[in-house]
Amino acid sequence: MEISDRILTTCAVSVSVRYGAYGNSNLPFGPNSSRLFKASSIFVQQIQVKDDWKTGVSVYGFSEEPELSLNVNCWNFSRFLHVRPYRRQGFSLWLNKGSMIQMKWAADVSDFNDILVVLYKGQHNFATLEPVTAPPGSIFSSNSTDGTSRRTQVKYLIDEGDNYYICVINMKARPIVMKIDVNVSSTMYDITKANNKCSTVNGLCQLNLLFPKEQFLVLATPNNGDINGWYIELSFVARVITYIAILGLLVIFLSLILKYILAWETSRDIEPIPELRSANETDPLIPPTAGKPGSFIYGTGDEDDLESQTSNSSDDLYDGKICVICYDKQRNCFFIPCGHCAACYPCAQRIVSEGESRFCPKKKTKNLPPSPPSLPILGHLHLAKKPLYRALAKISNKYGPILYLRFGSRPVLVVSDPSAAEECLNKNDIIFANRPQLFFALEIFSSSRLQMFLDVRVDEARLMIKQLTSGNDEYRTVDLKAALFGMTLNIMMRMIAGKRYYGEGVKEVEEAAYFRELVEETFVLGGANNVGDFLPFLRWFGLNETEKRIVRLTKKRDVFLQRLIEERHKLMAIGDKNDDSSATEQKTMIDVLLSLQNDEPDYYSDQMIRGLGGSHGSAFLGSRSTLDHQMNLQNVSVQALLSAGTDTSAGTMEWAMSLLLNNPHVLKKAQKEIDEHVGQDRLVNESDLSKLPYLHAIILETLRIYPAGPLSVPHESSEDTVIGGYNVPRGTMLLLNLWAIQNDPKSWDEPNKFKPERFEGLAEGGTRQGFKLMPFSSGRRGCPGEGMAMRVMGLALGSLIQCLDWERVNGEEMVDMTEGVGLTLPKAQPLEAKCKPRFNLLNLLSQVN
Ligand code: HEM
Repeated sequence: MEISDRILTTCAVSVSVRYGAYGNSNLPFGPNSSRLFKASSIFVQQIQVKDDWKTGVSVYGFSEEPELSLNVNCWNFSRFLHVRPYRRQGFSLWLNKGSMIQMKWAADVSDFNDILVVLYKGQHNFATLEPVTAPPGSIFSSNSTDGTSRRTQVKYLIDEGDNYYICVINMKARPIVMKIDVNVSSTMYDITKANNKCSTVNGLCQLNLLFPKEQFLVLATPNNGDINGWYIELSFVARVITYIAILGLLVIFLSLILKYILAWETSRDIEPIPELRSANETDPLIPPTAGKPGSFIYGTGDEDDLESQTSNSSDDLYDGKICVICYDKQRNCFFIPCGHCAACYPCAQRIVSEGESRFCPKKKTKNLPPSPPSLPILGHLHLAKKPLYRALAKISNKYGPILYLRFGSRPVLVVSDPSAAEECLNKNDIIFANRPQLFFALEIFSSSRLQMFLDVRVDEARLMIKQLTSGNDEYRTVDLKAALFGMTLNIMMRMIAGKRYYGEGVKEVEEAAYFRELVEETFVLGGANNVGDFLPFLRWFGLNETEKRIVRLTKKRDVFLQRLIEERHKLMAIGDKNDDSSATEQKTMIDVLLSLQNDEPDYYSDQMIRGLGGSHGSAFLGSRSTLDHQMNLQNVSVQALLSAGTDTSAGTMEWAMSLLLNNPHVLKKAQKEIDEHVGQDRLVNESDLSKLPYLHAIILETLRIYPAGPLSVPHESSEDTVIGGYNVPRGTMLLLNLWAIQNDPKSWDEPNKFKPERFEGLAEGGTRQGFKLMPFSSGRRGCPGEGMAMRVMGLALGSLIQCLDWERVNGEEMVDMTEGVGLTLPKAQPLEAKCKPRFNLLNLLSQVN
């Protein structure tokens, strides 16, 4: 092996050991040595030579390989070697090809029996030394017959540049003293063409390699006559940027491979070919005989199971050999007499000993809904691309509207079909209502409470209009998203805690700023998906950065909400003491929760009112970023109300205004409707909404195309059930793909077109069209905020349409309708628009306070 190659090999290994360095090696030299190294300047940035004895080693850099010069340096040395019995002693030299070594030795011994003088080629490690065999005479021994010392002399021409080791081996039982004279004519590399040079006269020298050319280095030692002190430390400093680039390329390469594999996986047909299907461990040990379902059917409850041996694609899910009950451990228990291997030991034991069902659970995995091929551990997580509702709709198009997936260890049923949705939300409503009932939802969302907060909604809608119409009567650009979001948050916070934090007239300025900061941070974190939700084992490696930020944010939020609760506590106490009904006159939602706390302090603790500590910590205020967080809505809390109530309504209004700006004829028609039914002498009110069917249709059409809960909120089945003829095991998460149902060309004519007219005939005020349109979902888990959301949106949109004329910011250019990331279907680009007060309403608007 070439020396240079060897160095590079060493370097490549040691780079992983020490960051920044390309490798170290202690190299044997001799005086007057000249040694060549090859180093790629793409990988090596600098070479460092450390010479503690400051012998003045020179390092030369070349862009082309230097030649061995014909000039030779002649030098010699003599040594007395004292060699103990059965030991060896010697020294190393580096010699280039063409060098000549001449040795003489003499020993004061009576005979040379058992004394060897050896020249080895290679490293100075005796065990691996390779004696120089040619030419003969490389191993030299001398016998003495006359009892006097004898002299011996040899010459050796070096035919390959390498490290050479000269040593005396004493096999005698006593020590010997031997004198060795060595004469070396060493060939040296031609350094006249060197590009740069450095020297170790100060102990350390560094030579930068010129990128990308310089690749050859020569280390030359002076002749100081010392053959022992030539150990020099070499370090190669890596060019970090190269490694980063290689790493980047590697990542791209691997992701391309992964993408290719995934694309191939999804494009594969899911139906297994029965003839080729090899037996797996879930097959019965005793196969059924022809025409007979099987002879041993008693006790298993598996009669029908044995009958249906047709494999369902969902069985693929379990080819990972995971227990069909916990979806976690390996299956390793056989059920007798059917012989199925379907469960792990703890689950099998529970079934049998605790009498859970006593039947083989293999039955559960039969006749599951179709499912695309899955990956080990990940299940179908790799298919969960953003936006999730579109990705799931695409899979449903291929595999059917009732899908069975596995997100990590969690089984998921995805329904994208009105009749299957009806089965889930109607027939199986109780089974899929596996989130605690909102006991006080009736109280909080009751129509009397909604009526009580009417003035809050009217007030905030007016304040938004005032803010947008301030200034002169020319068109000006406004941040509509911010205006709508501020208004909705103000309504929610006034209802929840009696506070407003956005727009003009904010009282507690610092508190409001803090609240807005929390909301903004929530938005930043809101878009982040958290894989840890589905692959809990990842948490063994600790929380990731997003999770840590979420935990910090959750703590801040808890402190903030706790302060609000305590404030209301105090106010209520004062009210009680003074028997002053005005202090509790307009009860906020926190007040309602606190009065429930009086009756049931253990259940309605402060912690539960705040948001149960937000231990899932996925999101906060106005953002439902992960499915788990959506499940967290079960925590009936201030946090849940804010989450569910703000960006849903604000986002829908932002989409509605975007659609109106892109469809000015619809805007005009809506304006006309309001002018006709409300007039221009007063502002639109909530009680007018029932007379404005076209405005209502606009809101419905917006909710159809852009439902704020496109996948509803996950439900979970509390029992095994059947949907669309397929078995659905207990503990399956249900995702209703409302977006897919509401945008399905099979149910909707031109589903991508904004046509409010399609709802003009819908029964007054309704928000449902069977199970084809249900933006607020349905059944006992349906959105309890529907009534409030429809009022807020009707009033705010009605006011915006009545009071202002609207135009797109860039004239002819359409408003960008790209969907952003996040499970509440946000708009990717915040909506900006141009508006001015309507001429006929100027007088009226000047009176808005
Ligand atoms: C455009 C506005 C809104 C839309 C489209 C919407 C949609 C939804 C949907 C689809 C669900 C899931 C239902 C299910 O799981 O089957 C839901 C749940 C919920 N929504 Fe809304 N929502 C809106 C506004 C609101 C508002 C304003 C509030 C409160 C003030 C609210 C409070 C809730 C709550 C608390 C839940 C959870 C219900 C439960 O777990 O039983 N929503 N919403």
